[in-house]
Amino acid sequence: MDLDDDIPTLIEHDDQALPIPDHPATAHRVPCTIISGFLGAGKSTLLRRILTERHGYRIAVIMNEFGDTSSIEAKAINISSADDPTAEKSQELLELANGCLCCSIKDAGVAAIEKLMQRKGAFDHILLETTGLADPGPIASMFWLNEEYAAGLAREIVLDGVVCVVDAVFGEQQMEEDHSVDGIGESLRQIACSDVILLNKVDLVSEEKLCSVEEQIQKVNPSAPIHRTIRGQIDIAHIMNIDAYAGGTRGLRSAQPHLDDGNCHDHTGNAISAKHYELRGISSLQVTVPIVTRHRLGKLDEWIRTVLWENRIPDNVPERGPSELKILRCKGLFVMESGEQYVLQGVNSMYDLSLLEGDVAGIPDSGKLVLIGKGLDESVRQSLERLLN
Ligand SMILES: Nc1nc2c(ncn2[C@@H]2O[C@H](COP(=O)(O)OP(=O)(O)OP(=O)(O)O)[C@@H](O)[C@H]2O)c(=O)[nH]1
Repeated sequence: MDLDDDIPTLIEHDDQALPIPDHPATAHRVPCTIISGFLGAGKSTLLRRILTERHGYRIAVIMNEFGDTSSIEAKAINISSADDPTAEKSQELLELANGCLCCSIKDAGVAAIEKLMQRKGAFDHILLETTGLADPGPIASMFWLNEEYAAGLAREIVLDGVVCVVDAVFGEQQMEEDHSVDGIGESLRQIACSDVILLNKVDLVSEEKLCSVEEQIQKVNPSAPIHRTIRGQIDIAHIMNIDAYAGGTRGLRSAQPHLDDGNCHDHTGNAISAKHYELRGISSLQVTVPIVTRHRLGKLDEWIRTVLWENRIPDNVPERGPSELKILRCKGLFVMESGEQYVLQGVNSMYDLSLLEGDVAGIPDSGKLVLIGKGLDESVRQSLERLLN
């Protein structure tokens, strides 16, 4: 499924009225975390840990295949039924001692998850493993604000976030190699689209190597926290209920390269208003956004729409090629004169700009915009500066 060429139909915008959040049904929906990562990075190892640990959550783990399940204490459940005799072929299900369910799905996934929920009732959380070569962007879009699913699955499931497992041994090489689609390699797409990065297999490499991989990851995605792991050992609070899409601001308030336990923080300490990183054509642009008026926010919204939907900056820059710009992920936090804060979340061409509600701890004195994608050159930064200053 490739949404790139679809005409986005997400949000109806009106220049006078800013989009107001409207997610009344989200409260009871089951959060879904997408686990991506290149071949062999350690996705299944992470999920197997979650299936065997005592954490008190009833999690449905959806894997591409079970692989070796001998270490998992589980009982197999036959989920075929008279009305759907093919279900047995497309799914296998294991019920684990800790209350989790492990489901192997061989088809596209969504219909199977729906059936799983019908048969087994609701879960506290769903973890969905993608194949090593998958681009999580379209999968995330599917679970997020896609109207196609609004009448069905989207009423029951809400996208919580995208976690990428990166191989500490081969991750750097995988990022450098380019098996590209649209000029963007899979490994870089996965990192670009992630809300949290697990740098796995850190037991196998030197501190120097770890710093080098982390630096590469940050060039592509400076806003996702990086956690170093061995065999997927991570406090699940770092990967579940991160609320990355539903107006959450984690990672935005400090949209700086962020490492939880590494020693290689790459901070200059300077108050830089715009930062630009690049790796194999994928880059990120991080811009400090001053306090905005309602009018300016409307303009910013218009700018984002043009960039995401038309793959161009609104300004007339003749030297730019028509198809150079492509945004994979965007996040933003915009602070209004009134103190209201708006959160921007976007994946591929879909985006949502919504008022931050609930308990807001303090009002920052500026906002931020992070864009990750292709073609984010100087002209994009200048265009934003013209808009914001
Ligand atoms: N030394 C070490 N080995 C690891 C670690 N994590 C995973 N492995 C091993 O790496 C191999 C690949 O791990 P998997 O969990 O199968 O990786 P995957 O991402 O699910 O792989 P695919 O499904 O092929 O994409 C297995 O042999 C794991 O035992 C780690 O932190 N350290």
